[in-house]
Amino acid sequence: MPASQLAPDIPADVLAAEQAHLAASRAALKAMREHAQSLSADAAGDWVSQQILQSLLDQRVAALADHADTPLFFGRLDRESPERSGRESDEEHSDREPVDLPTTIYVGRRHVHDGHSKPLVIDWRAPVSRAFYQASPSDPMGVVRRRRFGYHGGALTAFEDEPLSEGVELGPSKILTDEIERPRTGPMRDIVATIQPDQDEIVRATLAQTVCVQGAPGTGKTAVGLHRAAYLLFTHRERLARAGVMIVGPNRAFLSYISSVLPALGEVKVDQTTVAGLLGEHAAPEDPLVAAVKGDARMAAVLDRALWLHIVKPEEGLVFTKGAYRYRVADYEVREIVASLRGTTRYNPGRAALAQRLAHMVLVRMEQRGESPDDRVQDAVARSKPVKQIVDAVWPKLTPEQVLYRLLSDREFLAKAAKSDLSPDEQEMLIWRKPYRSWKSAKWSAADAALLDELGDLMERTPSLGHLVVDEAQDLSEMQLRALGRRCRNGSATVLGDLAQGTTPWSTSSWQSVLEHLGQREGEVTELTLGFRVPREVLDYAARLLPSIAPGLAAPRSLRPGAGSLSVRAGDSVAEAAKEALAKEGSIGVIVPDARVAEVSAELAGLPHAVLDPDSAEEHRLLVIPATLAKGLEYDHVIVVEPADIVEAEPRGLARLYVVLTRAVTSLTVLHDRPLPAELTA
Ligand SMILES: Nc1ncnc2c1ncn2[C@@H]1O[C@H](COP(=O)(O)OP(=O)(O)OP(=O)(O)O)[C@@H](O)[C@H]1O
Repeated sequence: MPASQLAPDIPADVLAAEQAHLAASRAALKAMREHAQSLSADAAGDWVSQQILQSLLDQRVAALADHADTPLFFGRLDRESPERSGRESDEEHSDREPVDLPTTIYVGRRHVHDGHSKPLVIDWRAPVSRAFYQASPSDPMGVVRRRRFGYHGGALTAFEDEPLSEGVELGPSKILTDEIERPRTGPMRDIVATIQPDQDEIVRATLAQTVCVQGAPGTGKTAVGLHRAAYLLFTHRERLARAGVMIVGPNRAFLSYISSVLPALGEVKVDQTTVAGLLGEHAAPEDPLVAAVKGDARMAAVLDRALWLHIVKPEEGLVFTKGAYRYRVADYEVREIVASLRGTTRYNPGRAALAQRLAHMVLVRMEQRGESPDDRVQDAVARSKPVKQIVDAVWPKLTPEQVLYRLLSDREFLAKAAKSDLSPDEQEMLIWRKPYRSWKSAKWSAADAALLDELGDLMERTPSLGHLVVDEAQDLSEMQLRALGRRCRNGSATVLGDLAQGTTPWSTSSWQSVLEHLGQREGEVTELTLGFRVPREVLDYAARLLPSIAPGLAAPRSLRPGAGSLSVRAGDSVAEAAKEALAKEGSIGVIVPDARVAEVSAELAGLPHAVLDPDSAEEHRLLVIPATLAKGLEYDHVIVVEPADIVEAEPRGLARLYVVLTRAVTSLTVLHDRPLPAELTA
């Protein structure tokens, strides 16, 4: 039997049987949905419980929707013997009880069963589905035959068989290749039918395991991160529904591009945000060198000292008057309390504890005088004016902004806080050239946002999520990584990135260091090496930049040769190149130096197009994209305008050029009037 079998050789009866299984599965899903719709929230006792239950039922009904154009299942496994879809020993499996599984199972986007609880489709994330992605002739994992299905629209039109128990090498899968080659339109789609074995390893890593993935452009890092989130939510539904999962991406354009992947996988309760969205949308312009100092992890110790320097040595005791009596706490006693609290709590709880401890001392004095005050009296004393006055004087109420304002505007204070952690030159760099009138009118930069967040955490503990997926992590400063690390302090992370695509002043050159600042030292660094997006010819061209931007990295590999995909032209017009691309199938991205967006858009005036706008859901086949927004995105046809300008626009301009040259799925056209950067012609 041939390793693969495709139309027109497909036996009609086999295809008809598979189509019948699809029809039966669809009907069963419809019945499941109708059943969910028939459930009533009235059984819940009170109004609030009813609302909660109704919202859960609504979610369940929505999750059971059948999308006619999305394949309900995409694979089938014929196995040696039935087994139970039991819980994996170390995994808190989803909400279903183990069931007996038939020898033949269908793998799809979600679980579907008939009226007798017989599974018709098994969720791709279930343990038993793993073999669909991992089984091979050398390790069949109990699978005799793997069948992949091909769809046209929503109709099942083809299949392809891979015999796994005969020890025969498998040929290339046409269904898989077709899926990877499919032209891109609109937002990113899921890859659930074609996850590769090395990607699957990452997707299914256990919840406790932090994974860090280095991968060249288009190796599927983002796709893997999103599927891992979906896998973890399925496998640890209850725990993660409580603790939360969050995806952090580089910018809003990227978030909008990836926004439909998780909902398509049935996961709607995942926050997707940017670092700015998480830490505050501060964007005051800043010299990259200053930003680099602010992004350095040494700032953590400086901020810690800056905050605690606000504690003033108590010089006076407390006098609390009640009726005819005065109760005193001596100055040395106040000093002792402050000293015992300092360093043992966060700043704000410390303030509250100081008030309570002072009140407690007053209560002790009252008892010594024969009174018997209760806890309410202690609270009242803690809130009383004399206690508040002492607390405010000794342990003042502060906001992160007040502390940072003082640090960046007061040389002497900065020197005290910095000690030897920052050199005098670095301290001088940090001081604002033009100070603001007050902390309230200060304009903060993106780097300041991470400092404010650090101060916020020194004052009050930041709650931790269950799992964090951090994309384009090479671009984050050490202080930003610390901020993200706080948010997975009691959980784990999936860290994704490419050292060659670092474009910020603080881009990292080591994943070990990223993990360290994230507080996930035990995280495992792994690599994805095969590119699914960029044709080989284009990737080889872009890789000429690698010796200059990331000398340690090996040249990336591509799955697709893409002969004729690259065209480099001097003096050609962007409108002509765009017209050529419009005559072909698929999306078109014209990536230009940020400063030339308006000019290029004017040149394209005769062609319907839009300028990429992260805040607008409007879709256009032809888009003009500022180079700094292109990260993480992809287009079938990419036209890059004036590489030399892109390189010169920023300190890590060569890395930016590498990013924009690697956005193409089918063709890359490079247009230049100026000479190309030397690194590209070498
Ligand atoms: N196993 C796969 N099957 C089909 N398509 C895949 C697979 N893996 C990745 N892709 C596709 O390859 C393209 C690139 O994937 P993705 O954007 O996740 O790569 P990346 O490594 O994050 O790239 P970059 O570093 O450039 O941001 C996407 O269109 C994705 O859907």
